[in-house]
Amino acid sequence: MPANRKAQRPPSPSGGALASIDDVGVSYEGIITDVPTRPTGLYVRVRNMVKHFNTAKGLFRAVDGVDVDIEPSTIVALLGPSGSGKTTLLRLIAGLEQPTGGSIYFDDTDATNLSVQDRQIGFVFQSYALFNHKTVAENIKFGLEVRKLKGDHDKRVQDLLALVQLQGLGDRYPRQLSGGQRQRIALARALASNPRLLLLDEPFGALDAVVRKQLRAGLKEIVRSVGVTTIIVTHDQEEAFDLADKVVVFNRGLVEQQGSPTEIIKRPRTPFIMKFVGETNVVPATSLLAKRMRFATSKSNVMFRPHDIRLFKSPPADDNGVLTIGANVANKANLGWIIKYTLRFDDDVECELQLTRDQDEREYSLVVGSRVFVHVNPRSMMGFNQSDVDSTPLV
Ligand SMILES: Nc1ncnc2c1ncn2[C@@H]1O[C@H](COP(=O)(O)OP(=O)(O)OP(=O)(O)O)[C@@H](O)[C@H]1O
Repeated sequence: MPANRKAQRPPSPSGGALASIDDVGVSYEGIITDVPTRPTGLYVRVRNMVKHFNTAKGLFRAVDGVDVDIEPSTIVALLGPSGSGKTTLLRLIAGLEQPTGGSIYFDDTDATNLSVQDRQIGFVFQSYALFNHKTVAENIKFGLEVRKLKGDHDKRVQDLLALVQLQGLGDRYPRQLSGGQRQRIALARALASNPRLLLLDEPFGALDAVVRKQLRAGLKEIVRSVGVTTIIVTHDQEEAFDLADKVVVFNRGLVEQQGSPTEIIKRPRTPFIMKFVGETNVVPATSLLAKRMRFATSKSNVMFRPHDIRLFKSPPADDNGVLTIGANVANKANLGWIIKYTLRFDDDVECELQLTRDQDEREYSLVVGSRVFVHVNPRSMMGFNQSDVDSTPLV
């Protein structure tokens, strides 16, 4: 099918055409309050998506067979190491790349070959991409004009400025705004045409930590009130887990795991996820600790979360399933609210334990050189080989 051919909409179960933004009309009454005509977000389904690039070194498998479901009006974060394929998938969904194979559905429409314009998507990228010679109001209006939308554009601009809490700044030029304000204007422009899908590629990447946090809270509120389905690419785990209803973790062009933030954090399915998300201790499978905890694995290494360590000042009298092994406190690092201990076992293998300062003062207050006893539930341990956690892009 040619790239710019409009996909045919299948009939709805009732026989009529499926409703879209065109059918319900664009609201000029303010996108928060105008509930009856507010379109719900798109349902995006990605099936067996493949994107290979020809490079001097050979075929580069940037996306290598990916299935993702993005429920209407939810926020989905694409997370993963550099080069894992996040941005390529976002660009495929946007129509900025042609897939090597696979399909993308927007609701019940096969959108794989729709042109960028026909996808009716709002974009925000890391580089602000505002027009420096246009005022803030003119920048936002551009989002309306490019879609040739009719109606009271001035009122719409005021509504959008209110939405991103930058009322009164319509006459300024981008150079007269802070980085965070510019990103909010970029968001207002992306939302100007009432898109049903919003794509954000590292939108806060260039901003400092405090501004990022503020913008995150604002973004969450805005996309919830507008109801737009939102996909955000980020390197930042905190950002992904804080913002998203669903986190999709990429590695080497594949999805390692997708699920709610809680699922990903509490039930990591693969060694890669265990290592990539959150803190881990790594010890050899032949170490005294792994053997004493009776953790059996054919893999060469074992990992577990620092907070899965149970610490005793003396061995429990009745060890009734709570097997312990002795270790010396090798180091104590004071990190403000957190105390980080390094524990060294008798085979010189080390692991780290983090406690809150309160917890440490209440229960432990260990001194360097003292002897402690450690238990780690083998069910919270995971065996792995180095290749299982490799994130080098595949060529
Ligand atoms: N046009 C292209 N030609 C060749 N290789 C490409 C092209 N676009 C992307 N790639 C390669 O595909 C891989 C995946 O890139 P992508 O930008 O999707 O990764 P990413 O996960 O978003 O990484 P980052 O977080 O660093 O942006 C990278 O190794 C990149 O070099």
